[in-house]
Amino acid sequence: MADAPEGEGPFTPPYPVPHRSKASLFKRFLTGWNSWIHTLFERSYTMQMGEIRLPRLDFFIANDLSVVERVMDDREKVFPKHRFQHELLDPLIGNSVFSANGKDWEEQREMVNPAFAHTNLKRVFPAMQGAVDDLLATIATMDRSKPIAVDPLMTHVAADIIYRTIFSVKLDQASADRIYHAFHRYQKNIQPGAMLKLYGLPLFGYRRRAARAAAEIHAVFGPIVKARYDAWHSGGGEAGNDILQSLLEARHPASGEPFSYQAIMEQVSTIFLAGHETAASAMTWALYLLAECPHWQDALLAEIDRETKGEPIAFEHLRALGGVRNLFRETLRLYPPVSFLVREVTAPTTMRDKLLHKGAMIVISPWLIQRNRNNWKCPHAFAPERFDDPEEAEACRRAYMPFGKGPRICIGAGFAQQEGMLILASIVRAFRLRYPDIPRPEPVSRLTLRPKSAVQLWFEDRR
Ligand code: HEM
Repeated sequence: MADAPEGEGPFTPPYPVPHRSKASLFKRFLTGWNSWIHTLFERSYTMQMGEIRLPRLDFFIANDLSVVERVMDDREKVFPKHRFQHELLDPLIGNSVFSANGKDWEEQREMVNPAFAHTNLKRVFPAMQGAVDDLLATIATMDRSKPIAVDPLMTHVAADIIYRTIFSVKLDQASADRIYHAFHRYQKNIQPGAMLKLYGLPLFGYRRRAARAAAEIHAVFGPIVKARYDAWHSGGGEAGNDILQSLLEARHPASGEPFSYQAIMEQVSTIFLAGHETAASAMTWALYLLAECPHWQDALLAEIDRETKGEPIAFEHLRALGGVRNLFRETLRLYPPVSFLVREVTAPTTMRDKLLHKGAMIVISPWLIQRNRNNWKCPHAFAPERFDDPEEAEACRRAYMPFGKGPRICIGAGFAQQEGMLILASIVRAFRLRYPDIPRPEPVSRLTLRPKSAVQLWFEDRR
């Protein structure tokens, strides 16, 4: 769709240069402290199945696509989500649909499903549009004589969209800032806390600090949930038309009981966090990639003008914006916000030539699989057009999993793609983006994959 400038190959955006050989346990511990993708070595990307023995845990990384499919499709439920992931997320989301397993998960999923029917894409489009219009207005009034930090803007708009969809209210700036900073503190503390736990070491207060940050996030929307919960259960509440209303009305499939206040808070926290932190990460990276590739901005602008004929971007236009969709997909391939998925072995099993004992951890990493040269052509290059290339169709089908795979695939994938496309198309139409003359952003992987420090971009008016 967009040709690179003459004499230049496709752009290769930043990623941590892998170590030549496997580092010592001590070195891995130090580098993994803040970002696990920094512990990778060259062979990590192409090996079929890796094995790391930690003092307290056998740890396997599966890259072989047939093993990946076996683990992720898991119809027999022998590879549930690992308790380590539960540890990472527990203070934030408790035992919700994201972290529960087995029958408990099935029942929760049944109760939460109607809430996701509210994310019926056409119905939520106006809420998304309202939040995006506010975003454009905010950027237009910012001091643009210097580059603008993109991450907080994307966090705000993604959080605002999910807020409007869950609660039918707009997210104010003070609450957005509180969430952004608290979530940053949460990630900073929970990652080392989890590493220490993995190595069987004392926790040095990391977990306590993470729990405090989680409590701060809950305090932002706790009062809204409490008021609606009390009103609904005392018979005085008016039925809303949002996700919270579906959760209030949900009934347990066996007992017929409604969710308790605590359980609703856990589901709301899950939907809110799963639904905005990931999307914000994706949009931040997408804008960075665009800023480095002006020819892509030109190509997308031509596509948007052709399809919308200058009208506001509508739900009906999105289907025809193939270039914008490919940009979104390629961003998620290069920078999958959820860079690893963790499963637990519940019965001894053999995979390839390895015997996995009960309790072992299996990691499936979209980051590794989507950057494996045996799956993709020029895997580290930014090439959105690959999604239209018949030679890469097999990779797109089998080696592309930013939303996971199998029964536990992301429930919000369509929602995320719609908001991502709307935001990106709206920004490309309004502004020309440029990357300043500063070092490139460095990806770090904590709970989500984020730039180490906020991405700064020039936003120049198009008109
Ligand atoms: C770019 C944005 C997003 C990405 C990359 C993403 C990624 C993922 C991934 C990888 C999983 C599966 C985790 C695993 O198998 O261990 C997942 C699950 C989930 N996601 Fe998303 N997600 C995104 C947006 C959203 C949105 C917008 C929502 C809600 C509106 C959402 C809600 C959920 C929920 C509730 C689950 C748990 C599903 C279950 O286990 O039954 N996500 N997501």
